[in-house]
Amino acid sequence: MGGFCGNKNILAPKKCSGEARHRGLTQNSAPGPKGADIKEFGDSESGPPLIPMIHAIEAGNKPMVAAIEGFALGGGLELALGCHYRIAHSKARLGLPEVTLGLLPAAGGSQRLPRLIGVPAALDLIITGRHVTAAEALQLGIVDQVTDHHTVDAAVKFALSVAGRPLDARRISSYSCPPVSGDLDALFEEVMRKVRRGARGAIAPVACVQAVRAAATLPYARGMERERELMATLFTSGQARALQYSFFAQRAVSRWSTPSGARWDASAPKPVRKVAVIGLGTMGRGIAVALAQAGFPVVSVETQEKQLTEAKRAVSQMLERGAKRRGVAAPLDKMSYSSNIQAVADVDLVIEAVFEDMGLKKKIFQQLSAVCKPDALLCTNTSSLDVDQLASQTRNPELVVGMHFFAPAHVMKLLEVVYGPRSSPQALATAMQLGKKMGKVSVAVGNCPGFVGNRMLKAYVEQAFFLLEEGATPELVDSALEEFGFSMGFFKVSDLSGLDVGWKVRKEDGLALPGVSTGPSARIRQGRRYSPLGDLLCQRGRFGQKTGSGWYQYGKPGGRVATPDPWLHSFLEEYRAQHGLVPRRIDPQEVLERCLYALINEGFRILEDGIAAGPEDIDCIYVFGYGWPHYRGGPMFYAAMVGLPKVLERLEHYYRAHPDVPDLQPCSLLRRLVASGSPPVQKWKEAIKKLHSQL
Ligand SMILES: CCCCCCCCCCCCC/C=C/C(=O)SCCNC(=O)CCNC(=O)[C@H](O)C(C)(C)COP(=O)(O)OP(=O)(O)OC[C@H]1O[C@@H](n2cnc3c(N)ncnc32)[C@H](O)[C@@H]1OP(=O)(O)O
Repeated sequence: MGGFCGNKNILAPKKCSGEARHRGLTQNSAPGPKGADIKEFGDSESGPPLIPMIHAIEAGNKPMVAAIEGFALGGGLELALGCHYRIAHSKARLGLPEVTLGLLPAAGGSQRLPRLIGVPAALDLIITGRHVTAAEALQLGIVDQVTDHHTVDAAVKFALSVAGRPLDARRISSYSCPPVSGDLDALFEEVMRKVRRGARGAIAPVACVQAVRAAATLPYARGMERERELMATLFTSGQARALQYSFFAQRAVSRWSTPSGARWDASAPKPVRKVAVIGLGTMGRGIAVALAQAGFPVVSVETQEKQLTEAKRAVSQMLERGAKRRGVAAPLDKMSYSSNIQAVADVDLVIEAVFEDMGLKKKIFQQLSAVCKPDALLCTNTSSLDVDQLASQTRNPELVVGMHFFAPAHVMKLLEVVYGPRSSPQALATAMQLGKKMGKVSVAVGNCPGFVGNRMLKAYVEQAFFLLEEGATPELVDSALEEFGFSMGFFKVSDLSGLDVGWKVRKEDGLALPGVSTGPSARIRQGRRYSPLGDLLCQRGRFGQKTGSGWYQYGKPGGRVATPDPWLHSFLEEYRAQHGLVPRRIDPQEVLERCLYALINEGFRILEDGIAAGPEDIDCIYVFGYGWPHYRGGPMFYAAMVGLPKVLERLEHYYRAHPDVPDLQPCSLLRRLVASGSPPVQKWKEAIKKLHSQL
């Protein structure tokens, strides 16, 4: 939907038939961006003449019928709301997604939609930015008619049928909002409370509520002034820039490339018709559900009979719940189960999701290699183990890749697709395409311990521990991170997922050694500073929520509400005294800088090593897999916003203070980017290529 010219920020359709123009119809089935061109939002040119144009259309004396095909989003829908009638094709989608870009519908959308469909329904669409189908739009009263036929023909017919009728009652700006049941102020207060809680610092959803409130309480002209004021604040905010960057970053990561020169546009994926999942623990169940929901027949293999019986019930329930939420039939018929690995003989792709144990995984890859079709792709859901070692157990190592899902796998949007040195471009392309079909943001990453996400997280977690040693409390660290926009700080997340998870990894890495958590060498491992605090808690059986205590107290095993724990505070005091550590006052800014800049620094190392192709890849991983606030774009975008010279200066400062912490030593890529003038984040890929070629 569009069909108007002379507006810099809105993309007009390539063709608008003479007849349609003559009759005042608008049509858009042209390919390309829908609504405003997001790339142009950053331009500071004067506002587009969209608002006067919509007013002129609405004030006109000829009936204006919007013919909506494809997408009518943002400015496209606002234009349609200025028309006197709207006809949509049954396949059309409509919405005001501005909030997802850090904005609000500022061409009258926030003022007209509530007047047309009522405050509660308009709030829902504007705050969430969700798209609706033509059928829902009809039900809500956004469109007047839905057609399965040629939309313009239907609109012409419709226009002829209403010709001559008075138009006053069709000008939405002249309406009052339909009355709400109950008290309007109470409704807005309740909505605002919910929005503020959910927004975690995002400003656009709050501004959207304020704009709709203006529609409900002010005359149209004053409401438009308020809409403009609110938009002006959002338009220039860092949040809008971050969200718009993220829109393109999500699309950029699908155009993957590897240091060896493999590329998305030169590698055709193999067809995948049937998939197997090995291991039906928490991850395996989620992966099987996500595959079935994406329409793939799935054979799930679990050798332990008890686990298999439990998993069948759990998977069916997950599928039924998901189907209910989406108003579709549960794809139970897509699932089949077996306790015998021979059941995977006819699948095109296997995802192994057994316990994180290299010995066990190697055995499974040997079995898979013997049982599967020779051209079947063998994928592992490992979160940190060496994909190449697993590939070496198979006949065709080029067909092995990692597919690292995040828990719960049927909910979380992120998928790290890990290519080893021997993975073929076709195997990578196939896993990337499967991820896309499953609705995931799939990011191709190289093979190294922890891949991208967990490798960076290690540096962040280490700083959180060190801060406790130096005088902070879990509450102080968590509140600084939550204030930044994470839904939970590190210590609460750790209690939720279980302290034993990290303990097991540290033991495997040879860090958490029995008997060395006390004594003079307790705080040095493998030649660098180490904090055994997590190990000490685990040794006392404090695994977090499941045992009723961890970094916080939960009242009982399985408790969910974290309360500060006096025992933990005394334990920290004793620990510091025992190790001669003099506690100091730590402020939230130091918490943020130490945790986030250490993580960002590792991100630069990852870019330097070619493990991630660009900052967009890292940012998508953090936004979609690790709860990085979306409106902050991701860690690398955030670093660019803070300013690379400042990040460098602070890392240098902290490294001087903690020379035994190599993670704080600024990475050479960061130094070189600063020396080359700190290019904007969108130019880093190019700059890195250039810097590499100069080495
Ligand atoms: C200084 C103060 C001033 C105050 C001023 C106040 C007054 C202001 C006046 C009001 C101005 C109003 C401006 C209007 C605003 C809007 O319209 S906001 C809404 C913008 N549109 C969107 O948010 C839609 C975004 N697009 C999508 O969600 C999806 O693309 C889709 C439409 C659902 C289609 O999805 P799919 O089929 O999966 O295709 P994609 O891969 O996503 O996209 C294909 C390529 O097109 C590119 N693209 C899509 N939309 C846009 C866009 N709006 N702008 C730019 N580019 C877009 C996308 O990036 C893909 O390109 P490639 O990556 O190159 O393949």
